[in-house]
Amino acid sequence: MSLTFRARIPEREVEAEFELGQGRTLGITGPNGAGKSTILGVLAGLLIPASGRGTVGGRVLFDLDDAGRGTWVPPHRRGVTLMAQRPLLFPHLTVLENVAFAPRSRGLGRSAARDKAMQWLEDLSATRFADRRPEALSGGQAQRVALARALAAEPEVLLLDEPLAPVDAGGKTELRELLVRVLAGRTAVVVSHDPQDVGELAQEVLELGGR
Ligand SMILES: Nc1ncnc2c1ncn2[C@@H]1O[C@H](COP(=O)(O)OP(=O)(O)OP(=O)(O)O)[C@@H](O)[C@H]1O
Repeated sequence: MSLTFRARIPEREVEAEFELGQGRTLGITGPNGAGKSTILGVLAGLLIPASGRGTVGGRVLFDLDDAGRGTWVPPHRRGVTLMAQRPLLFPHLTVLENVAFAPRSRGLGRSAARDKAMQWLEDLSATRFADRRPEALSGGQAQRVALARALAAEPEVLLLDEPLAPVDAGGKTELRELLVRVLAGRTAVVVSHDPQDVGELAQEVLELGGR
């Protein structure tokens, strides 16, 4: 799905605009505090902008005039999934249950949701962690599981906030290759302060200035 975005968040001194074609990845880069995570928050519906408009495949996510009046669709009805900077896995659930959570909340039965979760874990070479709790995963392993969970939600747009940050140098190459494969043909926005990551993962770049 194609994506359009224009928003003003004055309390954070953030203002941005972009368009992204179907199946393409936008990389957002810029220094600390430039507003990268804020833009993802607005797209995911975690943050209400003062004004602006966002659409996915022509469907409105938010459309707010200068007085802040208009349409604002809540996060769970956007078809947009955010993989946050920290994996934020549910600590009391196993890896498999974490990944099965999204299909379950979309109404799939317990065993169908587990099958779907297992398929995503397989796709990301993470089946061996299925029965573990998140606390028993390394940073890179947790990131892989968080990615499986985001994909299991079958989003129309995938948002990734610094996906390579919690991984050490050795794991970075592997996770980067995995991300390149996952992002191929998918409409996605990836935030990173690392130009190399943006260059390898994204076809389009939005560079935010610092203040
Ligand atoms: N929860 C919050 N409440 C209020 N202001 C915030 C909050 N989070 C961020 N900000 C402010 O909003 C502005 C944009 O921050 P944001 O986190 O979007 O930047 P970023 O480019 O993602 O930075 P980083 O690379 O450090 O993650 C900054 O001035 C920041 O101080």
